[in-house]
Amino acid sequence: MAFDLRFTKGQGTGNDFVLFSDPDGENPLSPHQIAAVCDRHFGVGGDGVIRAVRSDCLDDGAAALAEDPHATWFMDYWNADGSVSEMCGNGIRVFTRYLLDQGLAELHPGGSIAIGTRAGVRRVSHSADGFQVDMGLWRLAGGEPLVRAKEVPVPRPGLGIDVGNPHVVVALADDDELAAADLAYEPLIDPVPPAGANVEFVVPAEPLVEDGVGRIRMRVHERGSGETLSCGTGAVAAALAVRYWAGAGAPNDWRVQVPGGVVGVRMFEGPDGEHVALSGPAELVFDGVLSLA
Ligand SMILES: N[C@@H](CCC[C@H](N)C(=O)O)C(=O)O
Repeated sequence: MAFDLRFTKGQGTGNDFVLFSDPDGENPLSPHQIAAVCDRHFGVGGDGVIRAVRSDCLDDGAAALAEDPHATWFMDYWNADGSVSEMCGNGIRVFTRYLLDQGLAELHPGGSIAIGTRAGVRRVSHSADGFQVDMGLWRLAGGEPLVRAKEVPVPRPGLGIDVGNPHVVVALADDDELAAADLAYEPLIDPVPPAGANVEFVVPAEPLVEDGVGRIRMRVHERGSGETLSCGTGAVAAALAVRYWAGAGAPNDWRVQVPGGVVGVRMFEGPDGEHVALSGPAELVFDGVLSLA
């Protein structure tokens, strides 16, 4: 039976999402429906779908509430192919703007909001410069898998980084190599990570550091969505990888240029170890109704 899906289209540096609200968690979409919504020819089109659900209506949400009772909303994130992901760095900024715009939530005193995700609770704040997300702790995923990408001459070693979701970051020689990589094809990772990975290809700017800020360019092939114009968690992983490769003295502030714009990444000491923050724009583009089978 067909039903009407009321949605809002949003984007952050060109990473685009279809958002809808299901406060009581009664109307989840199937993976097939999500793929249909994200289809750019037959659906709305998007890199992912984000469902706004009250945390107390989901098992994953209960874990978020146990971590922080203020995390009353849960970001239920799905990739364009209908697979689930733990976290989305651009999506959570757009999700926050959506909650505020719909009057579903308000910023807490101090100007921030706690959001439940499958990777744990993330705190988002808003200022004149856009939205900032404390992405929490990060870790090296271990190993240096080899990555083969179409039109990149030889396999390159990657660095596995987990920022709540899995990433493999690969350094390329220069902008020509970055432009030539054909990311319409999924890069092959050897050994294959157990849950797959988003793959970021990075090139340092010349000079790498300007006014204390590290600068890199990046393209990404997202797990479950293909090449996208931006990936927030990917930008965080890329900045962490380049800082790791650069060694002692490398900065903690980074500017990551992606095909869809620029995001900022900052590493800082938190109460439980080093955290990393992501900043960037978040826009709502249009509202609509889609009839779904
Ligand atoms: N575009 C997102 C990441 C979305 C999830 C990713 N494709 C995955 O499967 O982990 C971002 O901005 O972080």
